[in-house]
Order: sequence, then structure tokens, then C-alpha cells
Amino acid sequence: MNIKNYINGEFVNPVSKDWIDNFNPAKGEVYGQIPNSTKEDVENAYQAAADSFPKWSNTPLEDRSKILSKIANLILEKLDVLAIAESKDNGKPVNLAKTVDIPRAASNFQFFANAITQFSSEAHESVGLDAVNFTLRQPLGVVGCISPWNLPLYLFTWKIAPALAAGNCVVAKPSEVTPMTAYLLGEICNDAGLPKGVLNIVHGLGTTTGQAIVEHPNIKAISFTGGTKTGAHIARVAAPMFKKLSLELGGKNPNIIFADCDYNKMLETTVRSSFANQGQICLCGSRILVEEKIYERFKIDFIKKVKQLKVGHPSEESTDIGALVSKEHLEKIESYIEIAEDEGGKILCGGLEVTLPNYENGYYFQPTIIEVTNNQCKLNQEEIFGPVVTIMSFKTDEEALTLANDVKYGLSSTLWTNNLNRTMQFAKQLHTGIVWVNTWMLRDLRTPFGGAKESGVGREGGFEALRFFTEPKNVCIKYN
Ligand SMILES: NC(=O)C1=CN([C@@H]2O[C@H](COP(=O)(O)OP(=O)(O)OC[C@H]3O[C@@H](n4cnc5c(N)ncnc54)[C@H](O)[C@@H]3O)[C@@H](O)[C@H]2O)C=CC1
Ligand SMILES: O=C(O)/C=C/C=C(\O)C(=O)O
Repeated sequence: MNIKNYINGEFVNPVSKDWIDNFNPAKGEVYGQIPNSTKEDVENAYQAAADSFPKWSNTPLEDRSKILSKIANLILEKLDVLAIAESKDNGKPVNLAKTVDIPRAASNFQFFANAITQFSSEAHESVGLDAVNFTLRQPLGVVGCISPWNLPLYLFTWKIAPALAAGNCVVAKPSEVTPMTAYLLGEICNDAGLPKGVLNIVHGLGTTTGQAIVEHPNIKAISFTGGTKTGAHIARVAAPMFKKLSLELGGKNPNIIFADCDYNKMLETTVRSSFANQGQICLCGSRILVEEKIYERFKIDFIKKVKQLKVGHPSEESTDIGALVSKEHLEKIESYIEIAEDEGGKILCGGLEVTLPNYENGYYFQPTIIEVTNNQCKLNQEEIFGPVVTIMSFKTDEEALTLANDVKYGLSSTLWTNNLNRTMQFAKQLHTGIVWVNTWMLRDLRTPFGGAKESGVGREGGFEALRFFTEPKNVCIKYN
């Protein structure tokens, strides 16, 4: 199936008439084509957005909110179609797309439909000066949203919904690897009555289409989720133009397990935090640090549970681990198995590509646990972003904290303990934007979401996102 760009409410071919193959990773075969958009397409999208901005930014909040809410409802009405499309594009189990990805895309729209009606700005009375200051929060204009392939519609809408709610018009680019649900979102927006040009979706490669969005002199802000290397490149391009940037980048998140935790809950959640979505979530706990006292017990139980995970075709109900997103990504994961062998890591289970009967060309890989003893090894320092975790033991709280923080990333951490004092000490001292205690990926959309260190700049979620997508302007009125 060929998909098209969505510009000014219409589905259009790329100006260049050039196309890129779109793969079904579960079969390892091409199943469609997407526009290889160039600067001209981005310019057309920008013009449509700029023309729509005066009206959209002055649309009453209630009306904006109703349209976003309608989009949320239509996403839920099309849950099955969207989930199947997401799974086909990405390789994730259909069940996961049905229960997590697509419902969350709807929640993103519903959440910001509500949030914009509650958003307010500050006022400061300058006592003794007979003056009052208030802050106007105005939309930025046309903004760019660039999203990755791991949670396609979920992350695409996580950016677009607050941008639109705040009154901006958007030029958005999904990952070229997983464009399908973004394409379907265009139809949904038309059906929901979103005015033409308010949202424009341009498909294509990062280095051309994405780059053209970032370089565009009149696109005022970029909200990006993806790899740290790409984020650094975007920052280099955008900074001299003084664009606002929100960068949600990679992670190498510690999962710190103490002997006093609720063991069964921890074990079950750790399987999920390691391998959900084939380990392709920036929040996955890919470095498992276990207190020495329970290390051997944990190792045996964890291996047993992970061996029970079924690698299978994404459409099968019983599948726990679907296909990896692309051949390139499969090769990246395999390269880390070679690195493990060079670095003296001990593969406790997995480590091999899986060939599924009838889907021999699909990109499947066993869930893999590697035991390491040195936190400085590449396996513990680099983002693998697949079904591969490491485990190592620690003796003391101090050692656990040092190991957890001894990495260039700082996205999230998970702590398993029932000791309140320890919880607070770790919460304060972990260098990550998110700390989960006795849970993982419990998401409340009001909370600030984002990372420290090389995991990014800025926060998304709740009012943080609405602040990002608005320009604060202080107005000072002297009344006497
Ligand atoms: N949220 C996260 O933490 C994610 C991390 N990654 C990490 O990044 C690695 C590489 O994966 P990629 O797919 O190559 O991610 P990427 O960071 O290159 O791609 C993310 C998005 O950025 C776009 N993009 C790429 N180059 C761009 C540029 N110069 N200007 C503007 N947009 C650009 C892509 O087209 C895509 O839409 C993964 O192996 C993984 O380690 C990838 C996806 C999500
Ligand atoms: O907002 C969330 O709940 C999850 C976000 C996940 C990512 O940004 C990612 O995996 O890239």
C-alpha cells in the first residue's frame, strides 16, 4: 500500500515523485511505499500550517478541546484497524498495540483536550508600586514534531496533541520505518473536523525530510524523540536559530533490586521492564543490578521466566516477543552479542536470532540475559534498545547508587525495596528524570517526562508540554 503526505487536509504525492520501501518486519518483506519527501514538501506543509495559524490560534479553547476529544474518540473507534496497522509496520504483538499503543494515543488527545481548558498562567501584583504583572502564554506559531519507530502512534500523538491544544499549527514527521498509523491519523483528523492545514504530516527520511523541518527558518520549535546521536545533531542545527527544543533521547536505565523487595512482584515486573515491546522502549530497565544476598536466586528465577517467553508472529495471541523493527536493528542487536563475547559477558539465556516457520525472513531475536561484572563494559554503557539485558550484583547501597549513576544517560531508574529511608535516599541521588519505586512504566500524563544528562533536554507531559509549546510574555500594567 502506498501512503501519501497529509498537507492542508489533503493526501498528496511527494513533489519529487520519489518513494521509499516500507517493510513488514514480521515477514521481512516490502509491503508498501512512502513518500521520500524533500524540502519542497516541507515548505508546502509549512505554508499550509502558517496560513491556518491565525484562525486556529484564535479558536476558542472549548472548540479546540472538542475537536481533540473527537480525534481521541475516533482513534478508539478504530482501535482494531490501528493496532493491526501498527503491528504490521513495527513488528510488535497486536495485543500490545491494542492494549497499550493505540489506547495511549487516544489518551494523549483526550488528556490535552482537557488540560488546555485547565491551563493558566501567572500573575504578580507588584505591591507598593501600583502595578500588576500577568503572563500571557501564546502559541509559538508553526512547530515541528519528529518521532521514532518504537511506539509510533503513541509518541507521534504525545507531541502533536499538546502542540495543537496550545494553539500551534504543526508540521510532523513520523519515523520512515513506521509511517502507517501516522498516515491513518490524517484521515481521523479530517473526520474529526480539524481545520485544514492545522496538522500536516510529511513522510520521509530523517536526513532529508527531518533535516528540512529542523532547518526551516520559520518553524519555531522542535519536539523530538529518538536516538541521542540524532538529538545532538538536531541541537547543533537548531541552536543557532534559537529554536525551542524538547529532546527525549536514549536511556540505559538501571533496575536496582534489593533483597527486602516484594520478590514476586519485582520478578514479574522485571520481565516486563526488560522485554516489553522487544526491549525497544527508551524506559526499559536494561541494566539489572541485584543485591548480592538474592543474586543467585534471582538469576535462576529470572532465567526460568525469560525462557518461557514466546517469540512469535505478532498476530498470534500467545506471542510475547514479536519481531524487531528492521533488519538494520536486528544486526545492531546481534553486534552486541559479539561485543559480549569479546568483553567476557556470560550469556545466560538467548543470544540468537530466531527463524520462525513460515516467516523465515522476519527479524526475530531471543530474549537475552547477559551476566557482566564490570559496569564500564559497552554492554552496560551503550543503548542496545532491544531484547537484551545485563545483570550484575552489588553489595551495598553506596555501590548500587554508584553503579546506577555511572553512565552517560539519565532517563529513568527503577528501585525495588520496602525501605522508606533507602527509597528517599535513592530518589534524591539518582541522576535520572524519572524514578519508579516498586513499579515500572506507571504513567500519569500530568507528570514531567524526560531525561537528565545525555537522555535529553526539557520535559514533556502535563503542563510542562503546554509550557513548551507556548511563549510566555509578561505584561506589566501600572495603574496609578
Ligand atoms: N526514544 C528513544 O530513546 C529512541 C532511541 N532510539 C535509539 O536510536 C538508535 C537509532 O535509531 P534510529 O531509528 O536511527 O533513530 P533516529 O533518532 O535516527 O530516528 C528518530 C526520528 O528522527 C528522524 N531523524 C533522523 N535524522 C534526523 C535529522 N538529521 N533531522 C531530523 N530528524 C531526523 C528519523 O527519521 C525519525 O523520525 C536506536 O538503535 C536506539 O538506540 C531510537 C528510537 C527511539
Ligand atoms: O510517554 C511514555 O509513556 C513513554 C515514552 C517512551 C519513549 O519516549 C520511548 O520509548 O522513546
